[in-house]
Amino acid sequence: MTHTPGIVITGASGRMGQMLIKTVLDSDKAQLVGAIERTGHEWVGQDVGVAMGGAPIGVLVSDDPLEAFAKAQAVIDFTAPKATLEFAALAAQARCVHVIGTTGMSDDEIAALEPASRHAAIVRAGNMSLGVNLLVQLTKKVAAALDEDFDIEVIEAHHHHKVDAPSGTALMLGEAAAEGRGVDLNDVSDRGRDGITGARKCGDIGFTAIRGGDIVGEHDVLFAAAGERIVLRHMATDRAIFARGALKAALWGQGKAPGAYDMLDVLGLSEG
Ligand SMILES: NC(=O)C1=CN([C@@H]2O[C@H](COP(=O)(O)OP(=O)(O)OC[C@H]3O[C@@H](n4cnc5c(N)ncnc54)[C@H](OP(=O)(O)O)[C@@H]3O)[C@@H](O)[C@H]2O)C=CC1
Ligand SMILES: O=C(O)C1=N[C@H](C(=O)O)C[C@H](O)C1
Repeated sequence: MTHTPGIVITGASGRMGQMLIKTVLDSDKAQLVGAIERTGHEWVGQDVGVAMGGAPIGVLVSDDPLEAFAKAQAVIDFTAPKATLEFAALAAQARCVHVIGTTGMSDDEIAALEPASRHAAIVRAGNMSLGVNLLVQLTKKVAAALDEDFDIEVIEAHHHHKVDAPSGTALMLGEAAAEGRGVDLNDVSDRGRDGITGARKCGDIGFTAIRGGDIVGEHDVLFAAAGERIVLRHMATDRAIFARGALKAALWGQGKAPGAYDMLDVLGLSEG
């Protein structure tokens, strides 16, 4: 008999929350066993199918994450940094795989996930799509092949609701470029240019964030030298790519030892 993992979605009413719920409901490899919203949210107590404007599916939106996690094998969490830290402690307590798509986490917040990762598998990535994770590896290779005559710039564009910048994806790409070049991103990162900035410093990795309309997510890594430019580009046109990646991570994490993993592990793209 095969076991179908039970999945809880946090931030159920959010853009990604709703996409994740649809993705899990459409899958025959997993079942939706819980949907979480914060206390006081109008969805709490409603059938999640009805709250999303469709037919009832027999899962009520709850504001009690621990109770929901205790009945599940995985939690998929695309919310906000503070909420994600709270969910990590509860998912660890329930020994659930915790898939984290939340971006905008500070270094301290990421470090604070470590105790939870001693009790449960955590898969965290600023972008869960196959295309972006391939682009990460390509970026590392191109950066390793080029010298500092090529200025590296990461340009990202997102919808006007997005609250963090640079995007999690842009930071993944910047990290990959820095790793390819053999430098620490913290030493070369150039963010938020404004005013008399002075000339660009050779070796820096620059970041630019565009916000507007309903752009799902676009990322360019530009390598610009005298006389030529290389652009590596990913364009997301449908949030389903992130939800599919997150579900894949939740399934991949079943039976994995406690620890911190990323989408390169899930997709088999890690290089040793
Ligand atoms: N890794 C990836 O592949 C991707 C990552 N993302 C990231 O996912 C996150 C969510 O994005 P998106 O769905 O567009 O955002 P939304 O604002 O649409 O949804 C966020 C959800 O999280 C809930 N939430 C926020 N704070 C808390 C809290 N403290 N306690 C409980 N629930 C909370 C919100 O509830 P409420 O409305 O009540 O505040 C809302 O339901 C962002 O960080 C985004 O960057 C997005 C796409 C892909
Ligand atoms: O907030 C979003 O929408 C997205 N966030 C992620 C990020 O910060 O990179 C991934 C994707 O680009 C959409």
